[in-house]
Amino acid sequence: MTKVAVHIGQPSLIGFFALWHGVGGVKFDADSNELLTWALVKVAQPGDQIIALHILDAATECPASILSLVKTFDYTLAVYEGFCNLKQVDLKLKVCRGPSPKRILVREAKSFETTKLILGTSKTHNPLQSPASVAKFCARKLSNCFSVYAVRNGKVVFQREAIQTNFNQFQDKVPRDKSLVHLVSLPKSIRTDNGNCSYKSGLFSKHKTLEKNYAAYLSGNGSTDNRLSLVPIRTTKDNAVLVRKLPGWSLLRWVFLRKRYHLENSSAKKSVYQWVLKLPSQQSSAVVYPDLKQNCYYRKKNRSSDLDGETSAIVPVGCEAIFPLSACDFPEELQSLLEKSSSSCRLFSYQELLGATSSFMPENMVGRGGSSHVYKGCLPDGKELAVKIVKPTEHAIKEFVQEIEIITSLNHKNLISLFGFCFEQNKLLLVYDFLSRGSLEENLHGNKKDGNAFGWQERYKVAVGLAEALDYLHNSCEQPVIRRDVKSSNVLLSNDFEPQLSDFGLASQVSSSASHMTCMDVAGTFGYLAPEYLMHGKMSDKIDVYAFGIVLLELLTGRKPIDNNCPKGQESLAVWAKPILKDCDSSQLLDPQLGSGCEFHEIERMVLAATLCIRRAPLMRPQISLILKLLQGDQEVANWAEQEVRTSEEVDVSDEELYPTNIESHLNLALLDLEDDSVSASSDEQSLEIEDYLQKRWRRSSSFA
Ligand SMILES: Nc1ncnc2c1ncn2[C@@H]1O[C@H](COP(=O)(O)OP(=O)(O)OP(=O)(O)O)[C@@H](O)[C@H]1O
Repeated sequence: MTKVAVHIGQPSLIGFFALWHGVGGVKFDADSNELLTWALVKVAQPGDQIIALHILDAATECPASILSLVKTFDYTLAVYEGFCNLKQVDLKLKVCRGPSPKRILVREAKSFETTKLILGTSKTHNPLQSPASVAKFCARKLSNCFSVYAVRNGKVVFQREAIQTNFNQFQDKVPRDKSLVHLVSLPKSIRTDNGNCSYKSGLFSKHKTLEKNYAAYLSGNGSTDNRLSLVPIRTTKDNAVLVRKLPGWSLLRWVFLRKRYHLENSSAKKSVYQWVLKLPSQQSSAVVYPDLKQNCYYRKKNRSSDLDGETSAIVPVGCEAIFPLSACDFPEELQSLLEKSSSSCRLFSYQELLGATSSFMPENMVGRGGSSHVYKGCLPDGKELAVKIVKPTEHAIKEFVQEIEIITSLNHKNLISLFGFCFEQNKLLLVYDFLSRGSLEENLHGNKKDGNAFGWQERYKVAVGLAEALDYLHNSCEQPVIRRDVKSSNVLLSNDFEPQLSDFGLASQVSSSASHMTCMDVAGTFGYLAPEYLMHGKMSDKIDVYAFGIVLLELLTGRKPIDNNCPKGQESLAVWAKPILKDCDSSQLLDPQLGSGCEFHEIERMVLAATLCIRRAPLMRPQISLILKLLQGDQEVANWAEQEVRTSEEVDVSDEELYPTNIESHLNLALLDLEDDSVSASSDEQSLEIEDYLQKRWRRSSSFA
């Protein structure tokens, strides 16, 4: 399988080069996200390969930055993965270091035989270098086969179009598996002059086990320059690190396992290309689970089991080999949390959870998320549990503590409650009540799909319950919480379809005075991400409202937020549904699985709610409290909502005329938002007035008390 695109007349490779001098780590700030989104939406064509290059500042680089890089890339790739699949572009992120970013750009462009270069500069990291001046330099140094653009704030500020194409030349030279040219060469600090690797003490000093593994790796096989190549098709003289669109975990895993691969599979002579194709998918990359203790023990005796000789698939290797959590004392925060909530939340020992889950027997696994595996368990008294094993990552402990902190401070019937947790070295586990019907996603789109059991009444109950949970989080709990990752897989269903919002790993507690903030790490799930959050990292409670709107659409239509099996142009649920919502034609919208028993007024209200929630401009989206009232059948709010949808119709129509939607992606909504501040602003004001008016009415009217 090769991903090299052959599109006559179209670019096969696009180099997207943002100059970010990473200071104290690699960060994809709002500028970088904006530039990458711009390149993907405006320039990339199906089949293109995009290489996003980050230039690291060697002076400020530290081991932590290399490690945080993997995580940052994971986040970024996860956010863009859906869009890239949809648009059939292959996105790769690459990091280089060196004294002259301009020269690196030229060299990289030549080495990848890029046809288009898009340059931008992160204002945060590199305020001095203007993208236009760098682009001019590159244009001078590169032949006229290359198009060069400089982009600032979503606008092209320099443009040099290619005069002749290097397509043929490209086609001749590029190996068939060109798209898998991924280089992970060693950083300068660990190379000797002859290009071989040398271990420089202290490089990984904060990560002792990592250090040990690394040293072990170096001491073994490896006189080649590309020892750390993820796919060593090409050897470079540079000091580049490229992280491919693979599960981020695989990178570290690969880095540390490759030696063994060579030693133990050298006779197999499998190409690494083949090997990579056999890597487990992100979903199946069980890397670091403490539940595989027995396997670890077995592997100590027989190391070759780290890589399955037959399939070349990587089998789990035990947590310490991948990302060790440093041995640390029981965090004070957890201790005080336990004391505060001892009646509802208890500390489990790992042994106890091993017993409850039959040693995390594979048959007991009920689901997996991006950073966890979940097992069903049962205590001796018969209580059923869901035990979530959290992957140990660099920030795992912090996030683990934060999740416990947030979840134990909340109390609502539609929020999952934490039954307990386990914190032992390298083992982070969360213990919840077991919800027998699994997630809403499974009930709508997965193996628990059953049109008869999960009918209209049940779906409406889920919508109202979820709105109640969000209303509580935004407006009623002591410190407001932005949930950030509202999606159907995070909604669990009890036996009688009472929804419970789960997984507070990304939740953020916000001060009630801060109406919105900007965050650097855009995290969440593609298909549910509000445009302003995806594009600018603008975070407010309205991003939850947007995601809730997508869940409402899922409930109404039975469709997934992004479905690559849908006809072209209809893959994005939001983009597909918008014109139908505008026509108020619910018959086109409704899930065919929904038989009779649909209550017309409820459908109408849910359609209105979804229409308002997925509005592009955040301030045009009502507060969740208003949506809740609408779903609960408040006639006054329903009248307002109808009027609101009708009156804003024209704004939407003119927007679509201005910006054609043929890209048919969620991301183009983001761009509309970016380019259309004037429309948004005036609409925002209008919406504020209405909300203000209604708030006042509620205060006046006893029926709203
Ligand atoms: N308390 C529970 N009871 C029953 N099943 C559960 C429970 N918690 C989680 N699950 C199952 O495990 C799956 C994974 O849950 P988890 O919260 O870890 O991940 P996610 O939300 O799907 O993904 P991510 O963490 O990437 O957002 C859920 O979709 C659900 O099927």
